[in-house]
Amino acid sequence: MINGENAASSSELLKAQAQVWNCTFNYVNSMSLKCAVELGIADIIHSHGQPTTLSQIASALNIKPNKVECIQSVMRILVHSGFFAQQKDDEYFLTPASRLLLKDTPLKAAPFVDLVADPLYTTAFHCLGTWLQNDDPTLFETAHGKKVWDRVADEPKFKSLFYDLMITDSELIAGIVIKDCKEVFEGLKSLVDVAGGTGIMARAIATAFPDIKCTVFDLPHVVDNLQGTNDNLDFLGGNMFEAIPQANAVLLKWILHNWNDEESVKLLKKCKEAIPSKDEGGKVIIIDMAIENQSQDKESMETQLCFDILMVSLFRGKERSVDDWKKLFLAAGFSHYKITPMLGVRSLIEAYP
Ligand SMILES: C[S@@+](CC[C@H](N)C(=O)[O-])C[C@H]1O[C@@H](n2cnc3c(N)ncnc32)[C@H](O)[C@@H]1O
Ligand SMILES: O=c1cc(-c2ccc(O)cc2)oc2c(O)c(O)ccc12
Repeated sequence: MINGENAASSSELLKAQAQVWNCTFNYVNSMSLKCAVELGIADIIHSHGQPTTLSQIASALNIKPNKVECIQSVMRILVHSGFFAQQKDDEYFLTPASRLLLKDTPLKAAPFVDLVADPLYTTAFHCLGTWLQNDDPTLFETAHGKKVWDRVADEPKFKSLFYDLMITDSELIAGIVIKDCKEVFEGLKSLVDVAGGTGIMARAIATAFPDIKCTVFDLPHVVDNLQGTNDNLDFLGGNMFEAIPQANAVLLKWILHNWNDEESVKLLKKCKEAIPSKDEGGKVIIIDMAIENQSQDKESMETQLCFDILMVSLFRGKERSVDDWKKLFLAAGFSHYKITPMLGVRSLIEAYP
C-alpha cells in the first residue's frame, strides 16, 4: 500500500507509462502524415508504378544515403497507420487512404492535412491552458488575436487553404449523398444551400436533379464573384442570421457545428421561416456529426472528439450528441427529425417543421 491506495502491479505501472508516451506522441503520427503530403510520397509511388522500393522513393526525393534509414522510419509509422502497405520488407503500395493524398485525383483529403496540421492551428494548442483560464472567446483569438472568419475574409492565403478543404470535402460527400441518399431530394422544387461556400454541393445537386432550383447563400465576399448556370443554380450573398431565401428545403452542411446552441437555435428558426410546412414538403437537411457513445468504434469516436475540440477551439461551436440534436430541434420549434448515420463519422439529419 502507498498512501492508503492499492499499489499498482509492475505491469499496470508500465502500461500506464506507455499510455502517457503513446498519447504524448500522437502528434508524431500527424506530422509524419504532413511530411508525406509535403514530399508527395503517394505521388512518387503512384507515378513509379507499384510496388516502389525504399531506394526508389529516396532517390525520387534526393535523400542523401545517410538519411535513407530515417525515411524508412517515417515510412514504417505510415505503414503502421495504414497509409501505405508493404508486401516485402522493401516494397511499398498505396492504400485507399494514401490514394486520397494524390495530387492528381478527383477525390482528395490532403487539404485537410494542409489546414489542420498547419502551424497556424497546431501552435495555437500550446495556449490551450492559458485560453481556458482567460476571457478570450476562442483559442484561435488567444493564439492569433483574430477570429477565424476574419482571417478567412482578410487573408487570401488562409481563405484559399480553408476553401480548398471545403471544396474537396464537398466533392467527396456530394457524390455519396447523390448516390446513396437520393430520396432525400426527391419531390423538391427548390433548395437553398445556406452557408454553401463556393457551391460545390449545390452544383452537384443541381446537375443530378435538374428539376430542383438550387441557390447557394453565403457571405457576400464568398459568393460575389461566383457564377451560376442559366438553368437551375444561382448564388446570393447575405447574412444567414438575418434572413434566408425561401425554398422547399434548406441544406446546412458543416454549419451548425461552427455555432453554439443559442446561435444554432437562432439559425434553425431562420431556416424554419424560409421553408413551407411539412405537408408541403418543407425540411432542413443537415450534414454534421451525431456522437453516439455506445455504437461507435474507437477510431470513429476519437475522430469525432477531435472535431469537437476543433470546433470548440476555433469557433466555440461543438459536435453534438443525438440528445443535443433533439434539444436543438425542439428549441427551434421543429416537430420531428431523423438522424441517419450513413456518412462515415457524419450523419444525414432531416428536421421537419
Ligand atoms: C465550414 S464552411 C462550410 C461551407 C460549406 N457548407 C461546405 O460544407 O463546404 C462555413 C461557411 O459558413 C459561411 N458563413 C459564416 N457566417 C455566415 C453568415 N453569417 N451568413 C452566411 N454564411 C456564413 C462561411 O463563409 C463559410 O462558407
Ligand atoms: O476540418 C476543418 C478545419 C477547420 C480549420 C482548421 C484550422 C484552421 O486554422 C481553421 C479552420 O475548420 C473547419 C470548419 O470550419 C468546418 O465547418 C468543418 C471542418 C473544418
